[in-house]
Amino acid sequence: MMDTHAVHAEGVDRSFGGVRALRDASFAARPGEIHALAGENGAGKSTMIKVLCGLVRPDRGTVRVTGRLATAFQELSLLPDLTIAENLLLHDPPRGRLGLVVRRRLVPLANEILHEHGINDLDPRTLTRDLSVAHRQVVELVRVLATRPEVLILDEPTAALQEQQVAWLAAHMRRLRSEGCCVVFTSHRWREIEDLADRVTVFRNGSHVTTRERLTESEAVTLMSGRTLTGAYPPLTPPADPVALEARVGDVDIRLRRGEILGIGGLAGQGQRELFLKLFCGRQSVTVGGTQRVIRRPKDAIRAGIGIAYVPEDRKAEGLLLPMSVRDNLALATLERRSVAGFVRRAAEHRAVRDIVDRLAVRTASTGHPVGTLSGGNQQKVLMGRWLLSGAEVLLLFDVTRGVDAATKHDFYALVADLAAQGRAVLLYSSETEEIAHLCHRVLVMREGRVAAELEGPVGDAELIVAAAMREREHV
Ligand SMILES: Nc1ncnc2c1ncn2[C@@H]1O[C@H](COP(=O)(O)OP(=O)(O)OP(=O)(O)O)[C@@H](O)[C@H]1O
Repeated sequence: MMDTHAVHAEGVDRSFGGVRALRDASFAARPGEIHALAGENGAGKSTMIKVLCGLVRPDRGTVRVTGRLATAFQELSLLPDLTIAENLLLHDPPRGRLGLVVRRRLVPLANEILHEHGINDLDPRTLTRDLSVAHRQVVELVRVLATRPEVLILDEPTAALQEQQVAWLAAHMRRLRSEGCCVVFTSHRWREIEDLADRVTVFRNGSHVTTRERLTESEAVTLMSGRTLTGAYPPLTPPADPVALEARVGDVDIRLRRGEILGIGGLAGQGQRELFLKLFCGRQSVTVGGTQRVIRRPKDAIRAGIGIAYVPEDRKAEGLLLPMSVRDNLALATLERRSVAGFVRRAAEHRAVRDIVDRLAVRTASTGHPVGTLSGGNQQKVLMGRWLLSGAEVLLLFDVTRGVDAATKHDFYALVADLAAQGRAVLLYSSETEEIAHLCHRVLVMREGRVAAELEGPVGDAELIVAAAMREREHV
């Protein structure tokens, strides 16, 4: 029988050192469909994508792709020292009659490409390194879309995007589908999968589990992890009275009680990131547990009992030391506390690290492995794990669940509620407003560096937070 698939992989095995990333894995998608590839962190999605586009050679199995293929990976491939225009046209620059590149045509041509894809707020002469991560991702996607692919494969394309950019990408994916393109993507946000995908394939432990047209989130989580989730968010324990943290950061007053989870909401990029960084290392005066302190650098914050789990916009660029082992990365925040006369107490450290690795189900063959070899989401868990080890009284959690699979997100919610119930104070920001709506006792909605509204929590409905952020916008 003729194979009508645009991409088709069968019986694929692939190991990296001792880790079996794919085992007898299969995947197939048709022309004219949007197909989501779902699975836990480390399930083998990125590896399958790399096998499909020929970047990784399978140890065994067959792979076939029919049509012009374009792919965008989790790691951005733009060259930082080139302009947007140079990056967009790197592989197909405008040439004159003698075949030489005509530089003066680069910018107008890049402008045309950007406009054609609905991007009007980027100057093609800008150096890529000067762009925000979200804009870099947009440029990367435009570059891929502009090749007019027949097969388009996107690995977590929305992880770095802001909400309106997600809608922009979704529109392009639908347009391509209507033109007969086969679109494959991965995401850890079920709402996106539900919204976009005609079919979903679930991977687990490097193998294909099922391919379906209809799947609910809880069915998917069970298929991905073998676990049944009860109730999406944990109940909150009312906070205690003593104030854990008081600070005035720019125009924002923070008063955080022990046991309180205070959400920082609002549209993306309204000063939330700056607020968190100031509290951790920004020449900031804070009162922790009644004692006034000046925070100049992370060390001061850690000493004062403030821990931060901060997931940068580009999670690979900052935050984790990729060549260092999982163990050393986890232990970093507490190195000082666990050292005696300059010697780190290795046994205590090993025990603590093992405990975190188990609790967050970090998939690594050994804690001695470099973090750089872990799947994207597992790297993120290591970032999360650091502050758990730190035992800090005040926890600053910035977008820690981005790129993390659903089951682990639920573990994380329970963990945060648990830590608060034990009296820790938590300041929480998430690019998924849902999480702020359900997980916080109180929410400060930020707009242009100020507090636009304060809502009692749990707010329950993310739309209420978005509405509060927009209402203020109409007033100004
Ligand atoms: N270059 C590599 N070297 C060593 N191990 C690797 C390499 N690439 C992938 N792996 C391992 O293979 C497994 C599958 O990883 P993969 O990146 O395919 O997962 P994923 O499903 O895309 O996860 P995520 O959702 O976290 O991105 C992981 O255990 C990972 O550590």
